[in-house]
Order: sequence, then structure tokens, then C-alpha cells
Amino acid sequence: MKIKNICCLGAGYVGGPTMSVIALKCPEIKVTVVDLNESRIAAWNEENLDNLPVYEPGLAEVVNEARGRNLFFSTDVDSAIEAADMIFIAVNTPTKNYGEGKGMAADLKFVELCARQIARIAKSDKIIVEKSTLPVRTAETLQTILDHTGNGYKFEVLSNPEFLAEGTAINDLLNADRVLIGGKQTESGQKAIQSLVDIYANWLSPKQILTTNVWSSELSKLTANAFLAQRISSINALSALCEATEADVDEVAAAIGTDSRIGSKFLKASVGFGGSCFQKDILNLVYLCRYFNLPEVANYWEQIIILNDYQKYRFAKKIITSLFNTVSGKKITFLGWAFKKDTNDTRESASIYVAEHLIEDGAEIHVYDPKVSEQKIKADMRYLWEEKGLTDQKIESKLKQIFVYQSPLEAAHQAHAIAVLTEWDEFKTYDWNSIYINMYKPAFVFDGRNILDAEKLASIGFQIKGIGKG
Ligand SMILES: NC(=O)C1=CN([C@@H]2O[C@H](COP(=O)(O)OP(=O)(O)OC[C@H]3O[C@@H](n4cnc5c(N)ncnc54)[C@H](O)[C@@H]3O)[C@@H](O)[C@H]2O)C=CC1
Ligand SMILES: O=C(O)[C@H]1O[C@H](OP(=O)(O)OP(=O)(O)OC[C@H]2O[C@@H](n3ccc(=O)[nH]c3=O)[C@H](O)[C@@H]2O)[C@H](O)[C@@H](O)[C@@H]1O
Repeated sequence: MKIKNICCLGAGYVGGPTMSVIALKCPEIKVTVVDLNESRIAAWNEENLDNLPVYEPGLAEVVNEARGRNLFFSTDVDSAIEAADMIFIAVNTPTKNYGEGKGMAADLKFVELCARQIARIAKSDKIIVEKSTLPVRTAETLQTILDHTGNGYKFEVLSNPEFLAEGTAINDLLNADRVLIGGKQTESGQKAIQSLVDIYANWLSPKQILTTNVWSSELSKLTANAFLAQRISSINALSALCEATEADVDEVAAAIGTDSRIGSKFLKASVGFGGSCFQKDILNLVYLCRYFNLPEVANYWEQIIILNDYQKYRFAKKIITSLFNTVSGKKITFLGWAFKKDTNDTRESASIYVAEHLIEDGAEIHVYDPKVSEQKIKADMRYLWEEKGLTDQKIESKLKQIFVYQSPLEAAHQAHAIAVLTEWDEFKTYDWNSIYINMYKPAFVFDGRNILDAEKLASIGFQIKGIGKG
């Protein structure tokens, strides 16, 4: 079946960029991205492309070309569902923060609502594509809801997990290592798979398009994220040993990375990984393993999260101990708040947890991030403290310890220490001499990303401490 009309439920970091690229590459297909969040849709429709809700290099150009031609953003979910032959579900699947599986399982309520809405609205057969990251066997749940609450039409459920990374999303979509499509082994299942293959074949080669059964596809997504995060926790674990032994973690990573069986990518020691997915997906995997009575397997994967929490805590503790065992009343400058460079996303960013530890010890946190607003930074901290059950009064008082700047020099003025939390390229280009002159001495720099020229900074007079540097 040749697809003419696509609808995507969820206009977030995945729905927005993926559908923009599909629209760009398939001008004959009408693509409508819908969301319940009116302000998000309004931002996608903003004339000024600087105000798109997602910051991604190259995204504005893609949106500019396709929007209004065959790419549309709307809050009219029902009409978009009705008109579509193929519906992508790209809604959020956060960790459950209530009830059964709290703190571990994926919360599928938004996905379930989508299925119920599709079933209620559909007036023709449709292909439903899981784009959100979901626990293995969710397709079964979706199929059951669709078949039992629908109006007698046929729904084929496919799994098509997304592997893009934020900050490089457009390039990842245009030049994907692979796309993965899982479907039923029945004749209609294979036809549905082919319809989706045909879409990606507009710009990817057959070698880049993998097809599997539904369950392998669903599980491959959680597995890919677990393997990626495992590499970071592995190198971060070694970074602690490097600091104790005067080995240099970057040298160790480069040395092992030359072994083609290990590979050099994703071995950058850091203050700890963040982002909306690694932690959530691994917790989900751990929950699934426990559910299937595999405690040893669950404990194995859980260690990645435990180590990541330790790494964030270790970084904060190093700042406190280096500053003579207290940061009370001291000004600590944070360069970066986003969970990685080239994104405005801050979900689960290490900066949030490091800030919390330091504020607990009485520090003032002065933040500069090129893409993250003051409102967002404060909302992140408020959310964390609300989750911990702090009173509103206590939260308001703690928020007074956070200051946000438009300029890095102002943020660092009269600081006791600077902590690099995100690897933004611009941090490397600063006039570090002027920064040094205007800081309290000894002037400390804690490079949580190992991006600065440590020798140069040391020669200026800084006390520089990287991750995994002896
Ligand atoms: N952020 C990323 O880089 C990646 C995310 N994923 C997965 O993709 C999924 C979406 O992630 P993000 O885009 O980051 O989330 P997001 O939170 O940025 O976007 C999800 C959007 O769905 C909307 N939504 C919720 N229920 C809806 C409904 N019933 N109808 C219409 N819209 C609805 C929300 O308002 C929100 O705007 C998650 O499962 C995530 O694990 C997968 C690969 C990469
Ligand atoms: O499912 C998802 O959401 C996505 O999760 C990650 O993408 P993302 O979280 O956007 O970004 P990454 O580049 O993976 O970085 C994640 C975190 O790990 C950190 N990181 C990454 C690499 C590294 O070597 N060291 C390191 O500390 C980053 O700074 C960041 O905080 C995966 O890379 C994507 O393939 C996947 O689609």
C-alpha cells in the first residue's frame, strides 16, 4: 500500500524532527504532526524559526523547506487521525512516578490514550507505528485496545524505534546507521512493513533498513540504549580509578578504542550521562527483567544507573572537598546546563544533580548556558525538589541560591570555582585570562567534560581538575 497521508501523535524532540525529515524527503506524502500541547504546536508554527520548540542544528532549514508544503503542525488530533493511512505514536513514555512499578516501569498511559483515540476516531484501516520507546510486547497491548475498542477496521501495528541522538538529530535521520522496522510475520503484517520500508527508501539504501519481528524490534531499542549507556558508565567507573592512580582516562580510552572490537566512540568520560532516555530505558529494562523473574540480569543492568549517580555525586563532592570542605556562601559558576551540547534539552541533565548537592552544602550556583533559559533551569530544580517532597517555602528559598546569566563572563565574575557541565564548543574559545583575573584565588576549574586545555589553564594560574585525570 502506498502511503499518502501520515499523522504523528506527539510533536516533541522525536516527533518534530523525524516527521520534518520524512516530509522533506517524501514531498508527495502529507505529514501532519499533532500534539495536545497548544503552545508547543504554536511554537512549531512560528514564523521566526529561532523560536521552534526544539533546538537542533539543521532543523530550522528542514522545517523551512517542508512546512506549509506537505508538513503541518496542528492541535486537531481527531482530524489528523481520521485522514491518515499511517499513524506514528511519538508521545512521551516517562518513568512511572506513582503506583505499581513507581520509579522503574515506563508509564504507558499516554500511549494507551493514543490507541484509544485512534480506535474511536478511525473510519478506515490504518497502520500504527510505535515510534516511542516501549517495553517489549507493548504492540500486543496496542493491538488488543485497537481491536476491542475500534469500529471494526483493521489495524496493523509496527515497531519502528528511533535511534537519533539530540544535537545531531537531523544528521542521524538523514544518514541513519539503520532504521529498524518490526512487524507481524503474516501477509498483512509484511505488507505494512513494506509500506514503511518504502518511505525510508526515499533516502536510505536497502542495507540501512532492517526488518524483524515486532518483539525483536521493541527489545532492540532498550538494548541499544543499555549498551550505549553501559560504555559511559564503564569509562566513568575507570575515571575514578584513574584519579587514584595518575592514569589519564582519555589516554586509556584512546588506547582501548583502537581495538576494533571495542571501538573508539562513546568512551568519553564525563560528569555522568543525562538525557530523557538512558536512565528511563534502563530502569524499564531492569523492571522487565524483574517482572520475568531474572534478578541477576536486572542487577547487572541496574549497576549502570548506580554508577552514573555515583559519578554525578563524586563530581559535586570533589568540588566541595577541593574548596576546603565547604562551598557555603561560595559562588560556583556552571558553564552549561543542557544534558549535552547542541540541544536546549535539560531532562535528567547531570547539572541538576550536581547543583542540588552543592546547594545542599550552601553554594550559590551561577549558570550560563547558550540555549537554556532561566525559567527552564529553575523549573528543573523545582521539579526535583517537588519530587523529593520539599515544601513550597523551602523550594522558594533554595531557588534564591540560583542565578542565571546571558554572558559567561558575568556568570564567572568573582567566582570561587567554575564547573563545566556541558561540552559546548564555545567554552573552549573564551578569554580564560580575563576570567582568571576576575575570580577569587585560588581559582578552580572543574572540567566535567575534559574539553578545556588543561595545560594552558594551569599556566594561567588555574587549579584545574578534570574527570579521570590523576
Ligand atoms: N528525545 C530523544 O532523543 C528520543 C526519544 N525517544 C523516545 O520517543 C518518545 C518521545 O520522546 P520525546 O519526543 O523526547 O518526548 P517529548 O516529551 O519531547 O514529546 C512528546 C510529546 O507528546 C505529546 N503528547 C502526549 N500525549 C499525547 C496525545 N495523546 N496526543 C498527542 N500528543 C501527545 C506531549 O504533549 C509532548 O509534546 C519517548 O518514548 C522517548 O523515549 C526515542 C529516541 C530519541
Ligand atoms: O533513545 C534516545 O533517546 C536516544 O538516546 C541517546 O541519545 P541522546 O540521549 O540524545 O544523546 P547521547 O549522545 O547518547 O548522550 C547521552 C548522554 O551521555 C553523555 N555521553 C555521551 C557519550 C560519551 O562518550 N560520554 C558521555 O558522557 C552525553 O553527554 C549525554 O549526557 C542515544 O545515543 C540515541 O541513539 C537514542 O535514540
